[in-house]
Amino acid sequence: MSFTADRLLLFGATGDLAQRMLLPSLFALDADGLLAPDLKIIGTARSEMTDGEYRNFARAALEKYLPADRRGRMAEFLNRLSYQTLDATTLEGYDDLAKKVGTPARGLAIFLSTAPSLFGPTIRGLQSAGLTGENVRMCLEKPLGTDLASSREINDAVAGAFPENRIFRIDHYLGKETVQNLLALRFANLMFEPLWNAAHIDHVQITVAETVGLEGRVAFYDDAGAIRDMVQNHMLQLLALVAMEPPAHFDATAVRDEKVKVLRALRPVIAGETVTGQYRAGAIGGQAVPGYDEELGKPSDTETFVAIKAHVDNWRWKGVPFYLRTGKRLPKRVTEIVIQFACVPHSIFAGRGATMQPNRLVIGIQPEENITLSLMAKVPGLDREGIRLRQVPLNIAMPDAFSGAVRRIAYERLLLDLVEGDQTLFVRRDEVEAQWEWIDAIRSLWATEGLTPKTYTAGSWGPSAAIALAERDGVTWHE
Ligand SMILES: NC(=O)C1=CN([C@@H]2O[C@H](COP(=O)(O)OP(=O)(O)OC[C@H]3O[C@@H](n4cnc5c(N)ncnc54)[C@H](OP(=O)(O)O)[C@@H]3O)[C@@H](O)[C@H]2O)C=CC1
Ligand SMILES: O=C1O[C@H](COP(=O)(O)O)[C@@H](O)[C@H](O)[C@H]1O
Repeated sequence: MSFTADRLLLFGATGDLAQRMLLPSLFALDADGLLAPDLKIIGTARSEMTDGEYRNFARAALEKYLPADRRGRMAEFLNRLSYQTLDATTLEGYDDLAKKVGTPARGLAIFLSTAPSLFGPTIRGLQSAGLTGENVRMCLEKPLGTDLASSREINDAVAGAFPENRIFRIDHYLGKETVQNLLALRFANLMFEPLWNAAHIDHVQITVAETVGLEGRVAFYDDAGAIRDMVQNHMLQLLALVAMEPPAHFDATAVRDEKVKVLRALRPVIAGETVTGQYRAGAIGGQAVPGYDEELGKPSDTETFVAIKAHVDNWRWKGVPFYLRTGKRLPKRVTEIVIQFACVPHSIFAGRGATMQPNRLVIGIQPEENITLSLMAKVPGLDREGIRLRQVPLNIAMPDAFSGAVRRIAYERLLLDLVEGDQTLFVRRDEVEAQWEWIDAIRSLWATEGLTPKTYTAGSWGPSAAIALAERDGVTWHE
């Protein structure tokens, strides 16, 4: 299992994800000297292309999607690339693909950046060509199913050819620097862990807000909706990282064992604990944007926004709500986790006219990577009547704290770990299935209740019911 692959086989090599994320990430790793010198990358898809044409295709993608300051010399990287035309649905052609891959000196990593409906046929094709041996790893892009049953089908199909310790399921949020930093914050510092529980935390908020709309992924998104596109995977992974017990080690088994316990402890959501929405025409940053129906070209009742009040039923989190919200066409792009601490048990300043606010830790994941702890401090001055207190931020801006550090694409971390065989930041089967189980229950609740999305204006923070979901508990969403 512990080998650094010297072959990377990329299915869906001509697709949007390959162009925008995978090729730029591989190039960036190469430019930083992080890829083994003998690593060869073989792209495959149905489009007819020679090796040379694929290199030109890749060069165009790099020029389009990599920031100019990260481009550097491309020739060496492009020389690593070759291409094989293949229709993944027919067995014909896999032998030629195997010839193109050749015999790896150490091992092969395969990345399926294709629709999940192709996973089954692809795996059968790989098996027929002898490309599933012990020195082969399999990496799967999301979506891993549309519900628990379809996810199990995919997982079974993959498990028929690869053991779990050779399956790498991507959740690109786990490749984000500040998401990993959450683990460092919690487990490399003494000060937070003793307070990280129901005795000291009032509630947690997780927001993943996007300004974009459909972005061309029309059919996929309209089938999925916000809950399956964002909550089932990214948001539940963030929740699991916030809520998990300290793992004994930073390794794939220990970290994922702790995450799955949290996912299994999620209480089924009840009526009134979710709000869904769909954007209508509005404006974001002064720019008019069309409504979802207009972007889609037909009426739809797919939710583009969801807010959920979640509960983790275990000792640590008893009575602590986790408010989750995500949506498209919101006023700004922001992903953040807010830990709202409880009030101090007794204010010694109450008799002196001072008002207190509880501490709040805000972990900014994107676009700004920063960690802010709000503390109460005395306002300077010689006030005779009492003491004035005010909330002040203790702010760590990651780019300042680590100046000179390159801001990386999340896939850089994940592709490197795939090639090197580290599963810590990949999602295990039991996690994905626990995630689906919880999501399926919410979706069947919606179906039973006949819940349809409320409208919200593009550029607002979602339907007013989402504000009310928190406010009726005395909670204000952080903005
Ligand atoms: N784009 C994104 O930002 C994200 C995408 N994803 C997921 O990643 C996967 C890929 O997405 P994306 O790149 O956007 O999709 P695209 O539709 O842009 O690309 C699909 C790729 O699959 C290839 N393909 C399609 N049919 C076949 C076939 N029968 N045999 C072999 N290759 C085939 C296509 O090439 P050709 O037509 O030449 O065969 C193309 O390279 C999807 O499941 C998507 O949901 C996940 C997260 C984000
Ligand atoms: O997986 C997905 O994520 C993106 C958001 O990713 P981010 O890294 O830009 O936060 C989302 O736009 C897309 O709909 C979804 O499929």
